[in-house]
Amino acid sequence: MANKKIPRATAKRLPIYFRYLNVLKDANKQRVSSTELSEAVQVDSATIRRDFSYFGELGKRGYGYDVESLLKFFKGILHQDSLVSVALVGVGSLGSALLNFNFHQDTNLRISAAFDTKPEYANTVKSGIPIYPSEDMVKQLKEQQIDVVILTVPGIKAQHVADQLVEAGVKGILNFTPVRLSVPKNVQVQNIDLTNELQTLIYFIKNYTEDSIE
Ligand SMILES: NC(=O)c1ccc[n+]([C@@H]2O[C@H](COP(=O)([O-])OP(=O)(O)OC[C@H]3O[C@@H](n4cnc5c(N)ncnc54)[C@H](O)[C@@H]3O)[C@@H](O)[C@H]2O)c1
Repeated sequence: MANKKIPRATAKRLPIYFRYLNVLKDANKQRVSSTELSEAVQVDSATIRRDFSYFGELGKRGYGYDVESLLKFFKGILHQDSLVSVALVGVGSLGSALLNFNFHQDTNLRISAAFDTKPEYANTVKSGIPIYPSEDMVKQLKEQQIDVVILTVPGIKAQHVADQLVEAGVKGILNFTPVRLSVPKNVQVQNIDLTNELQTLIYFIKNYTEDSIE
C-alpha cells in the first residue's frame, strides 16, 4: 500500500496531517474528528476524506480518527520511522541558514553532510555539520548512502551539480535554484521558488474573496 501512486497534491498534504497529529499526541488526545482536523490544518473535510481514502479505511464513521494509529500509519508512509540523512550542496547565504535550521523538531530529517567549492570551507564544521570539498561529493554521497540533496548553489552551477548528484545515485533533489533541472525519470526534483510562491499569494489575495476560497 505504501507504494501505491497517490496524487501529488495529496502527497504534499501528508506532512501537514502528520505534523498536526503529533500536536494531538503531545496533548494526549486519543481521537480526532474530521471536522476538527479540517479546521486545524485548513483543508476542507471532503479533501481530507478523499486524501485518506487512497490508503483504505483509516477512520470510522461517527468515531473519527484514532490519533495513535493514524500517526503510526503516516510515520510509515512518510518514512518517519527511521532517520533520513540529507546532504546540502552550496553553503552560501541560503545554504548556511538551512544548515542552521536543520529540521530539528518532530522530524527524522537531518542534514548530515554539506559540500562547497570554496577551499576555505573544506573540512570545516558549520552548525555541527561537516563541510566537504566538492571534489569529494560523489564519493561521500555514495559512502554515506545519501539519497536526498538540498541544492543551494548559484543557478549557473545547478545543472552541473545535478549531473554529479545523479552520478552519485541521489534519488531526490530539493532545488532552491531558479534553474529547471534536467534529470533522469527515476530522480525526483522538488522546486522551491520563493518568487513564485509570493506571486501566487499576491494573486490569491487580489483575486479571491473569503467566500470564494474552497
Ligand atoms: N538567498 C536567498 O534568499 C535565496 C532565496 C531563494 C533562492 N535562492 C537561490 O539559492 C541559490 C543560492 O543562493 P545564495 O544566496 O545562498 O548564494 P551564495 O552565492 O551565497 O551561495 C552559493 C554557494 O554555492 C557554492 N558553490 C558554487 N558552486 C558550487 C559547486 N559546484 N558545488 C558546491 N558548491 C558550490 C559557493 O561557493 C557558495 O558558497 C541560488 O541559486 C539562488 O538563486 C536564494
